[in-house]
Amino acid sequence: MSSVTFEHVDKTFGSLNVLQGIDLLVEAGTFVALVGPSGTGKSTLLRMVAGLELPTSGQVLVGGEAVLGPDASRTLVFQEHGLLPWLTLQDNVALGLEFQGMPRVEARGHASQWLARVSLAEFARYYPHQVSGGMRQRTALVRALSVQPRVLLLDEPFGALDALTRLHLQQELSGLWTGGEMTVLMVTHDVEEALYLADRVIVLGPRPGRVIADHPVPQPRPRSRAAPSLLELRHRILADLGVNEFHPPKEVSLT
Ligand SMILES: Nc1ncnc2c1ncn2[C@@H]1O[C@H](COP(=O)(O)OP(=O)(O)OP(=O)(O)O)[C@@H](O)[C@H]1O
Repeated sequence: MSSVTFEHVDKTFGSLNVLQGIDLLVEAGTFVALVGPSGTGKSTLLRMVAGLELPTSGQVLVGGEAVLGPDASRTLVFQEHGLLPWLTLQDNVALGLEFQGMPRVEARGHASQWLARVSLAEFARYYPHQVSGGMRQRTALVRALSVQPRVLLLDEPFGALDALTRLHLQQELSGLWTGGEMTVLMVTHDVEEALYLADRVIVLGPRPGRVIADHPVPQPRPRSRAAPSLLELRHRILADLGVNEFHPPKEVSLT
């Protein structure tokens, strides 16, 4: 596991100023969620940690070292599962381990164990098109976790799933990630998801994206989604995002 540091990071694409003056330290072994309006550069921040984009100025450091390109120790999981359609779920998971040099038979054994942890043991020999969207995303998640990256980057990982499947996967991720062993940065539009999973929620303001709030989540795990302190924090984060849930309803005359 490694810390992730953004030092005075600016990012522009042509004339578009996407991120400005990002200074952020994500401590090693913590789970941090990034929320903010569409187009504020959240995915761009993750892509810079993954080494897929470079800052226009400033730098991104992982474990104290500047990120200059992609590396297997930093894994990105997208909304689209990204599984290879011609490989079974087991072989999709095993592939990452094989890339790390693990012999094929051993990698397939590990892959089976990981799939069993997300209740997919009996689907190990299925191809991605033969399973549901939730099952594909579960597979993508364990594929990323199985290689034990130092930093796991989650970009709206459950964004394409129905609400119920999404809740199940959040619960599974919360069970798989017990803290300490890897640093996680997750982009989400779902404030409840952020509060259920993260140690800290960072709020980005409208473009050019800047950090406008940084909320620690003071709740031990496993969490209750209905904990009053989380509900209160949810209201505060929504207020940061310009959503006032307590806006009084207009008076309606019944006469
Ligand atoms: N490679 C690129 N080339 C040009 N512009 C880009 C590139 N990548 C991102 N952008 C622009 O940067 C801005 C921020 O994009 P980004 O995907 O980081 O935002 P986001 O906060 O993740 O948005 P959303 O919540 O809608 O996914 C957008 O206006 C986008 O068009």
